[in-house]
Amino acid sequence: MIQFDAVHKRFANGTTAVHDLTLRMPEGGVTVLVGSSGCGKTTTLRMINRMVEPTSGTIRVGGKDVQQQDAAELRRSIGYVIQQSGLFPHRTVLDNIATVPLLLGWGRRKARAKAAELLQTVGLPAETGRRYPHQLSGGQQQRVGVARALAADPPVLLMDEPFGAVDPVVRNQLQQELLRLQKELNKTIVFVTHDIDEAVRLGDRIAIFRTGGHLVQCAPPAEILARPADDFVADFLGAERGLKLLSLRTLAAVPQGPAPEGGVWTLALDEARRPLHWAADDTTIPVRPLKDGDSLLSALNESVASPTGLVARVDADGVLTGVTSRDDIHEHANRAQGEVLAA
Ligand SMILES: Nc1ncnc2c1ncn2[C@@H]1O[C@H](COP(=O)(O)OP(=O)(O)OP(=O)(O)O)[C@@H](O)[C@H]1O
Repeated sequence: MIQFDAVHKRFANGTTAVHDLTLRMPEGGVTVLVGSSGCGKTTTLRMINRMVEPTSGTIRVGGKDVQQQDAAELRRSIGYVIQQSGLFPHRTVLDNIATVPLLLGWGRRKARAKAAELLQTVGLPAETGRRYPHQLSGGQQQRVGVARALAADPPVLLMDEPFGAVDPVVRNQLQQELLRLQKELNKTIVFVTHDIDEAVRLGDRIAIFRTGGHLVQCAPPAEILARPADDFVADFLGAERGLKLLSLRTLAAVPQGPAPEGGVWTLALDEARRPLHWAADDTTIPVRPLKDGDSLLSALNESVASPTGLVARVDADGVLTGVTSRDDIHEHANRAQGEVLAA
């Protein structure tokens, strides 16, 4: 657990970056800090590893006051990933990843072996270890940044807009990878972003800040989306707040029935009963079959795109299990909304 108690940060030029912040960041969870530019997210993050010192208040990591610890030692025990990866340009990828283990006195062989293992963990081929950072794409560099932060197996990971500089497709992949890694590693992660969709996707809790370093609301994504604390939060979440809430719910509990037969549109299947397309006379329309783990938002989208309003459902092998109607999806979406509001 990371615990902020009445933390205040005023820089020498008089700017108050963080104002009376009291916040708990649960162990093994991802806490995302969001808010408009200059609202104090990075300052908050950097006070955890003492790259910035608070003016007053206390910050504890795992129950220990960070002010009472040696700053260099503290930093080596906390992983840190930034937007431009921050890799050393004249060191190979493997040596970049091995930086902290070497500082901790692991010895070159052990540090490199760990680095090679981490390359695989973050989804990079072994040969990239011999390259230099400029010989990698932006997305690959960010993966190396994550591997480097994980090298000494720190319980806490600070991530400051780590995926801010890559294109949306790569960003999406990196987010999925982080979620996969987090399931295995269970780190306490503090993640800064401008992007509310990224926050909703990655966060167990989202902390929303307003200019002047004021924390406005901190809660799980579903609660923030269903019950924004005030107009500022509602505006920040944007006009698609309701749809974002649907992105957090899966299709699993929505009923399905048999595919229609004999109507204008039929669902064409291959010999293994995998959906091919919707077909009517000489017209076909693409179908995007969904699995139980897909979101209600994807289901709603697919039902609108489908000529029948029906969503084709498949199992893990892509074989048809049934279809779900737009009405059933709507009803389930309303129920989900009601549950969050009643909680
Ligand atoms: N070293 C510094 N000296 C003086 N003012 C600073 C310093 N670092 C940050 N600030 C100011 O403190 C406020 C908060 O900055 P911070 O970088 O924490 O915000 P942020 O929410 O992370 O912004 P962004 O999203 O743009 O990165 C801003 O007004 C910024 O200009």
